[in-house]
Amino acid sequence: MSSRSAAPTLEPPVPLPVTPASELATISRLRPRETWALLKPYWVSSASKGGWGLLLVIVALSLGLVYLNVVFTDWNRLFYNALEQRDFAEFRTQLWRFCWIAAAIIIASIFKLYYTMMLQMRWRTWMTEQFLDRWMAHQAFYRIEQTRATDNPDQRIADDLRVFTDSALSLGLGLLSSVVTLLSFVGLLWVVSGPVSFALFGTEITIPGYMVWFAVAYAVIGSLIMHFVGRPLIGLNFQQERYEADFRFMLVRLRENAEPVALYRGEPVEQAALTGRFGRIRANWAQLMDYTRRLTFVRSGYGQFAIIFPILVAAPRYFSGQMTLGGLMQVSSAFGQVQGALSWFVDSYGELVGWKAAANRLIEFRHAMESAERDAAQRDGVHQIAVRSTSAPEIAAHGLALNVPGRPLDQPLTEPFDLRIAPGERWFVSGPSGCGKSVLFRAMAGIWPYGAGDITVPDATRPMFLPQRSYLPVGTLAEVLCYPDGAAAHPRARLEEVLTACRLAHLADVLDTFDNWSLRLSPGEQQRIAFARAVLQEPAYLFLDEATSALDEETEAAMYTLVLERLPGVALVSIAHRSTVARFHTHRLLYRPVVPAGTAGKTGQGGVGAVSYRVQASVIAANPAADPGPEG
Ligand SMILES: Nc1ncnc2c1ncn2[C@@H]1O[C@H](COP(=O)(O)OP(=O)(O)OP(=O)(O)O)[C@@H](O)[C@H]1O
Repeated sequence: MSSRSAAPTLEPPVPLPVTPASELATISRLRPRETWALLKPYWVSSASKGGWGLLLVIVALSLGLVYLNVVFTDWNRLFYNALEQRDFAEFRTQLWRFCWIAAAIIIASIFKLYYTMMLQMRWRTWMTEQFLDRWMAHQAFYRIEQTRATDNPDQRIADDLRVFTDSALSLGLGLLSSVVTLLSFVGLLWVVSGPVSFALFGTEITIPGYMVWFAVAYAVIGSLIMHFVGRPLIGLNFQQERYEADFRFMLVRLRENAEPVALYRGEPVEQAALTGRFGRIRANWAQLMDYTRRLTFVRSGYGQFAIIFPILVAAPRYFSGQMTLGGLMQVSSAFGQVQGALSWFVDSYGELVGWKAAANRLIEFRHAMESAERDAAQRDGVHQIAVRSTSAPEIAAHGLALNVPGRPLDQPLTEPFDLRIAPGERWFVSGPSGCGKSVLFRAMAGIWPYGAGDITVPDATRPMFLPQRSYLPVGTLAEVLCYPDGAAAHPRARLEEVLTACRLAHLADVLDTFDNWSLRLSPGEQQRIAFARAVLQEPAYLFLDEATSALDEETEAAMYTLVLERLPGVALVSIAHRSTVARFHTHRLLYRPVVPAGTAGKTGQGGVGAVSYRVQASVIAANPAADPGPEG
């Protein structure tokens, strides 16, 4: 019998972290100007015409429902009077009246909900498109990941935008009904409460409609206390969203990497990490519970005291004989309506803080995207790599010093170097691991601003980059093959022919099969899919970053031969550790470490004595003697 340990529990191994008060205060800020800047754009955009139309219909339906409720209240009086007076004719009339009032309420409620949902989706669609545009433009999605400028952009686009638009509408419509109710009852309360007079420092003071002022004061004080007690909930909701998204992301990562984790027997580590992430959810939840308890205390106290408060306020007039019991009850009921309408803030506080948290997460996300846009716009070639397109046919780099985030500007990863890659040339890039070979490719692709110098690329050419693990979207194999173009970009016969040429003939029958191909295909097959893409797209410049690392030498040679046959004029730039690849190239780019004097051995990224690299270009075929070889 195996002696397996007891089933793992979700108890965290370390004390649960608690969000510090200072951080909570920062993320709970109200930011009214920026929130307005989030709310406004849709309603002033050209797309908002339909939205305004829907909003008007919804507002009309809401007002209609308030009116129907007033009619219904009146119906109650008439119907029960008819019953009391045993007036059958009136009873029948009121029954018919009930039918149409009820039908009108049902129809108005259904359409109000239906159109509200329609408007929510319109607004959300517009905002999602705006956010997606900005996230994709200037490759902000990539920069944000590189600099870790914000957490879980996916959650902000998928969830926060939904909460933001849905709650903005439901809160706005709730506010509107409260205002309408307030307007309907404030006049009545003013009249029935009458004036109150008292002497202050010998002066007789009279307050007309004094119950209205008491209702206002009661609601204002209640709202202020509510906000004072509940404000940290904005930050806690903010964090809760973040921790939930972190947890979900980790679960998805585990799913995506199920095989390597299973092979490593990494379950305990993964489970500990998941438990830790879940622990943060629990810790934050405990804080949320605490503040919600305080808030509920205030809200319940506020609601309960509101029952007795108008009677207490009106009692002096009642006991002095200025008011009848019926009058007292009427005042109390009108006060309840007015105070209820004024209590929109108190009643909606829970939804308001959730909405504000979503708004703050979106504001933060927008800042991150703006800073990515600024990064893209401000490439001055001094502290950032500037990439320009020119009419010259070659790719050229001038004074290019590659760097990485967090490393001092005056100690870049590579010393400045020049490079010129002409059409048809084939460059073999080699050097120690971590020297910045892939970083060079990223810089040439225009997605790596860290460093200095400038790069010019020929316009109207689309260089193609094949990394070690190419991106395979979830979809049909034809879509995977044609990515980033659509599946219809190439005729079916061509796809089959190219698959066969890339030694993937066995996949020709499943071109229409939908799957997560990155989990289904072997790494070697995935690399051949990448070669098939290159053959299909016929780029003028092809960059291969260890793109054959999963292939045997014979297949690797076959892939290079295929590319050179099918794309005879292509400029090829390959990063590879295997020297067998070198023979397909005409030039070499070699990285050599330059260790600062007196610091040999004390290497560390970005620290004192960090290794820099000197990048040297040489010709392989024309001058083999000058070729220093991979070991230098
Ligand atoms: N986003 C980043 N933030 C900080 N450092 C980074 C980042 N991306 C890369 N680096 C660092 O930059 C250095 C160069 O990375 P790069 O991927 O170019 O190495 P490489 O020469 O391609 O290595 P290998 O041969 O192992 O693939 C490495 O030390 C790496 O850790």
